[in-house]
Amino acid sequence: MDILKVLSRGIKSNSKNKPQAAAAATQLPSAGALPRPQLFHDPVGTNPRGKKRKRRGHAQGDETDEAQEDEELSDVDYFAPKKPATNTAPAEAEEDAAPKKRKIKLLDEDECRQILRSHRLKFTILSGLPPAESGEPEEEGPASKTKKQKKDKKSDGDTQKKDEKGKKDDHKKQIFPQPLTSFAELRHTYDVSSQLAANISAQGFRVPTEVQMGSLPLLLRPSTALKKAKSVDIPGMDKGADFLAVAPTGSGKTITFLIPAIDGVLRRREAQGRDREEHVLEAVVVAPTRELASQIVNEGRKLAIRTGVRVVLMKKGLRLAAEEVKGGEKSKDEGEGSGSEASSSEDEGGGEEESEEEKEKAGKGGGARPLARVDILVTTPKILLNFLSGGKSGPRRVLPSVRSLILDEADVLLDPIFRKQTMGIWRACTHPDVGLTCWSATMASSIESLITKQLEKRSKRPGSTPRPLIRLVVGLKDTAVPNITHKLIYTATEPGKLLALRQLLHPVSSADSGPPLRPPFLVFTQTIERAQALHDELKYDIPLEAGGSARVAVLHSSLSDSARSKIMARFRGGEVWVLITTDVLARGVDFAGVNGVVNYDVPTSAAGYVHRAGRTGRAGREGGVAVTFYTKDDIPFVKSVANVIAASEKQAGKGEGEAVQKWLLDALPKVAKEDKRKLKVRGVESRRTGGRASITTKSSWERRREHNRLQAIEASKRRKRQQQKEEAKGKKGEEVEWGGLDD
Ligand SMILES: Nc1ncnc2c1ncn2[C@@H]1O[C@H](COP(=O)(O)OP(=O)(O)OP(=O)(O)O)[C@@H](O)[C@H]1O
Repeated sequence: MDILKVLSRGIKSNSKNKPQAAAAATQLPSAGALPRPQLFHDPVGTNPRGKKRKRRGHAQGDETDEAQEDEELSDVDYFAPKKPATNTAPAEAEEDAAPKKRKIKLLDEDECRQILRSHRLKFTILSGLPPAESGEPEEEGPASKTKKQKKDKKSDGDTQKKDEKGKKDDHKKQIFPQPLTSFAELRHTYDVSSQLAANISAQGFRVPTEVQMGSLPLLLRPSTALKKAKSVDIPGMDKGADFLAVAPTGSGKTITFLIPAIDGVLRRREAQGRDREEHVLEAVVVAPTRELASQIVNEGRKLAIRTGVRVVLMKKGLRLAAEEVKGGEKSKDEGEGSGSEASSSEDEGGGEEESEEEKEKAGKGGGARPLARVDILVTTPKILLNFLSGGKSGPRRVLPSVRSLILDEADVLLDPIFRKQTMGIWRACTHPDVGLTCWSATMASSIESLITKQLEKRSKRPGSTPRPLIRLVVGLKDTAVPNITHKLIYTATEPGKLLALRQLLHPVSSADSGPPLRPPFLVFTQTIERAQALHDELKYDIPLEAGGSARVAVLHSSLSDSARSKIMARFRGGEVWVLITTDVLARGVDFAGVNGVVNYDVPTSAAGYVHRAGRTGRAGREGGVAVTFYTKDDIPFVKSVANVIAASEKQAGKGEGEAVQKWLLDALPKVAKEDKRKLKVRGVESRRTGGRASITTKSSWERRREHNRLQAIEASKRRKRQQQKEEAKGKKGEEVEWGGLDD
């Protein structure tokens, strides 16, 4: 069934448009074609491996190659999980991978530099360089400059000299490690286990994305990755580095942190001569929402097939092999969290409900339960911190066996909403060599400074080995997906927004060159109340023949765990076409076939926009659309969103002002820092207070009239009731009197 046909009420079929529409449909994310996942490939110099390449999306020249490549790309089902590249079972694939083990010649530093630049990968050492190399004052790291130092720097007259020096220092702090140019190198050059290599290959990934290209060599074998890097000598690098990656949404960061985590477990198991059945908790992955945590577990399990590595989701009542801290003080952080709907933390910032099943299990002698067999634990912050703090009466615990702490969506995990919980977990990872890796599509410099300072503090602890902190930025920092179309739509009033959304669903005018939105898509609102109200409004918009109200669903943090999982499964399965939600689904969640994102309510920060918009156009898929509505209430805040859109378009090489006209960008007011902060925490105030009432197609005049009508009906009913009462009383009185007569 053609979803579009069913949804496009009132449009006469136009045979002329058919081929065009069909062609457009095949380019949509939901068409399921395996994408070419690299976003950037600039023609910088010559390719050292001697192959001619072209920049994706701006290809010039060899069309036939591309056509051939297109043909090779097999179709995948709508929303279906990725098929293996071949039909080889993992075991067979292992055989394939094993005999190919051969060493590849490493690239020299210049060659690395060219490839990295062409893919817009920039590595910077944020801390850990000897003072002379880092260009920083000896006693302070880059993030810990005092206010006075900053002031002194500003007031220095010779700014040009300073700039030149700055550039030189910046250059010094850059590194050019080996890029991963194909997944086969993981086995050949970086020596990952044959089974892990086979599992990666079985996922059907053909080319590494930029973030994989840059991060995997450095995280897997830092000494190999930097063998040819002559320009910087980084002390402690042989122990590995702490790592911070800022890469576009949907660029495959999940497997980028999971592969080194699984590889680390396998290596240590081999080095320590441990049995496959012996599990030691070595890595903890923290993610802000349970949807994202479960997704990471699924990805991890696919990569860990037949390796014996157990990837487990943290649940209440799970007993981890932790060490009890005698006389340890309870952390003040326990149970803190805001639960603001305006941030993606709305989910886990508050408490977690214990399911009946879990309560029952816990009741049956929780203490006697065997230790969970876990190598890699995936968790939301609060649930793990609750375990570590020992609940109300238990002892405080630490996790000394953990060697790797991974913060997915690190900027939100270290934002004040989650900060204390995340820091509590970090403190509990007491191994002196514990490594930290942080991942997100957005990273405020305040968060970077926080990470740098914390790492500096930790490196001063007795027994700990100093490690450098390396940052990788892919493309421009903090910009939205460059491979999708952004639309900013103004409607004067709130009811106008609903009409505009309906028009996107059912374009009625022939002037529409086709609907910009094809299901499936996500609709984001600011609050749970508004998500529910919008759901009530839209649920009958899909004709019965097309599935009716079952096609529209709502998901937010007030729903039970099982209800949330069911809705996720129905959306992934293609049963739900329009999923209305809050920021709970804004980060990390991967629906490969989502064609569009509607910001029914403007996101409350630029980062919020990046993450929401990034739910479409995953893994480089083209054809996704992000539509953002704004009303006059949003005008003070829409500038940051407009700026992100403009930067994304620039990054994508599109003409100026395709989604946001220059005059609009100039005219939109700048927002004071304090207002930005407030907006991030609370959202647009009128939507908190107006909430549900403002989601309706009726104008305020109509609403007032309707209100008056209802009031009049209510008053008339009241009067009638009153009259009936009085009549009844009267009757009673009469009856009494009559009773008297009866006597
Ligand atoms: N090399 C690759 N080739 C093709 N697809 C890939 C590749 N690597 C990852 N993917 C797929 O890309 C999609 C997005 O990956 P992932 O969810 O890890 O993105 P992300 O960078 O974490 O995004 P976000 O910032 O939104 O959390 C997933 O479906 C994943 O399976």
